[in-house]
Amino acid sequence: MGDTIEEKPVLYSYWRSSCSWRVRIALNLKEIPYDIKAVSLIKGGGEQHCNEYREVNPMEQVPSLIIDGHTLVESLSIMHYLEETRPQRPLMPEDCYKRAKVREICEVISSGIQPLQNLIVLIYVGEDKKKEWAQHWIMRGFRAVEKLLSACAGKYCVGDEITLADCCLVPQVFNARRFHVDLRPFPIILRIDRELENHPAFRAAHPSSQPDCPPEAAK
Ligand SMILES: O=C(O)/C=C\C(=O)CC(=O)CC(=O)O
Repeated sequence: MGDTIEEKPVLYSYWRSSCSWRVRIALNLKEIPYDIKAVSLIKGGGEQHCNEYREVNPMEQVPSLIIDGHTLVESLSIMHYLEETRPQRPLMPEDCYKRAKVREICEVISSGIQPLQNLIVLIYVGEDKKKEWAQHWIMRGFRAVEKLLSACAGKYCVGDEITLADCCLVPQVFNARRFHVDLRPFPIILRIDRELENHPAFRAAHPSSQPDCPPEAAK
């Protein structure tokens, strides 16, 4: 990038945040080196709410990515920026229909499932109801994802290449397990998750591989 000194990107991330995890997968797949600044979503009511971090991300959420002298927020927007500026190892298909299918799956997960089982929502719903609530919304969304995948999945979510849809799916499956969702009605989702669980880029992005993963949760 011209004569400017390229700084290593910095990802504000939390080990168990599914949205941070999506971006970690994309960075790893594209082999972009990056540093992690851990933001604890639980310590002292959440470091994401402190004044300093609010300057980085006005939604007081992770992830945020400092890259190319810019501060970017929102995982999908970040992943598309990476795709557009770092074309190596494409994470979007060339075919327009397939691109639409990738965006569809990303959107169902990132708008239709994850925000409904996000930490701030579960705190609002309350301890007694939170498990049932999260299960309900994840199952509702996964019924749609499974149906969409039945039309477009190959080895992965859309065809036989890994795309941004896979970056969104795997962390959401982890959350489904965390809330004890019965995944048996979703055989395509389960197959793709199994296909990717040992992929090096996905393994390195896994919560248990993160510097801020508590020792008791590390594998
Ligand atoms: O350790 C915790 O319990 C706190 C936060 C999370 O898991 C992250 C989320 O808010 C859920 C998500 O990423 O979808």
